[in-house]
Amino acid sequence: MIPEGCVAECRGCSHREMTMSESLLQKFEFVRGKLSDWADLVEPVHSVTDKNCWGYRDKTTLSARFDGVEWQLGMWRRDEFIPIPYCPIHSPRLNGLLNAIRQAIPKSQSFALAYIVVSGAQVVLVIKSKQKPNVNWLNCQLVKELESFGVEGLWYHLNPSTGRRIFEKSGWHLIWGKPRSVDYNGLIYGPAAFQQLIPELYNQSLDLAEQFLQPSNHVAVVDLYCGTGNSMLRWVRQGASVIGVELGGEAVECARINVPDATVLRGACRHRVPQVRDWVNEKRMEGKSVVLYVNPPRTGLEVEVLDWIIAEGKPDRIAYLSCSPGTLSKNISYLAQNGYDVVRCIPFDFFPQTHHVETLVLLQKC
Ligand SMILES: C[S@@+](CC[C@H](N)C(=O)[O-])C[C@H]1O[C@@H](n2cnc3c(N)ncnc32)[C@H](O)[C@@H]1O
Repeated sequence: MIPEGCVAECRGCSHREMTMSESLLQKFEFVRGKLSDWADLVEPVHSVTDKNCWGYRDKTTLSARFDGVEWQLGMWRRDEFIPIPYCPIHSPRLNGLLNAIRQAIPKSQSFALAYIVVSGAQVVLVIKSKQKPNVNWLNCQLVKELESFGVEGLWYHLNPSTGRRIFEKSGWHLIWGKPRSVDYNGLIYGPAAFQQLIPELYNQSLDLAEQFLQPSNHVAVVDLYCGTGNSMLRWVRQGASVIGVELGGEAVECARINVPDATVLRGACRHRVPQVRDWVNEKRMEGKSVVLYVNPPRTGLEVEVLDWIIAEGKPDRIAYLSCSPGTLSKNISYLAQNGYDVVRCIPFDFFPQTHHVETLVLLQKC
């Protein structure tokens, strides 16, 4: 039995017909299988209570399609569009907000809506056109409704070639409200920045990383793939010297405001290895020990980063938060063959009902 309201054809939540215990057991076994060399170190999955395992998503990206009468939001599966008028893992706010926007936008194919992206209080209408649509549809009543759903910024993002890549660097137009909002940890974010979904679990993972890395004024922390700075803020608060690297321009801009005491470099980590190397050498000269926190996308650590870690960086401790047990396994095997011991493997259920599982691995220099 699929949950009430759930669209049968949607494949987003492959665990939706399992109990929470079944789902967590499957995730645990999956991580143990991928990290088979350290299977005995894999701890039970940290999760939320049964009550909080639905309605937890406050951000989403849905495709849009005009069916000749109205706009539908949902997902494409090959050439078939699957409308998702309501999703039980979305928060009630998110479901209500999506429906309000869907009904308010012009009922015409020429509006060219390709996606709606909701990131907390920021909402983006991705328009597959070079032409900015007018905003006549955005009346006072709708603005009041958006405010009641906690929306603080509404954007057009013009992306004529949008496909798999939803956002381009240019084409951003704020059509109502303010461009930045503040997240659950008090950090500024924008419409494109990455954010974890379940604050209590994410903060638990950061607590464990912090306990292990022991940031202090004797320590220098390298924080790679640092996003808007949630982790860096912790290290700085403990007195550590911090350098972060992040690819997303908007996230870098926010991180620099959120953690003014950290050095934040913009670019791909593999391209910033030389600057990170110089910074680390300088901190070592000041007598600080070096530790590393990494939270890469599912592609894992870039080879240049791995090579820097083992050849020169040589951090005393590494906390690696990963959303892909497959790339995590490859990366930690390489580190284990080159001077690191895996100390703990802690899976987190950041995405209940789905097959996704996040894992924090703690490594110590042998
Ligand atoms: C899983 S998110 C983690 C963000 C942050 N640590 C947090 O918890 O909010 C991965 C981040 O890496 C960034 N990113 C992706 N590829 C990158 C690369 N090659 N170099 C640096 N950052 C990258 C993304 O923009 C994203 O912010």
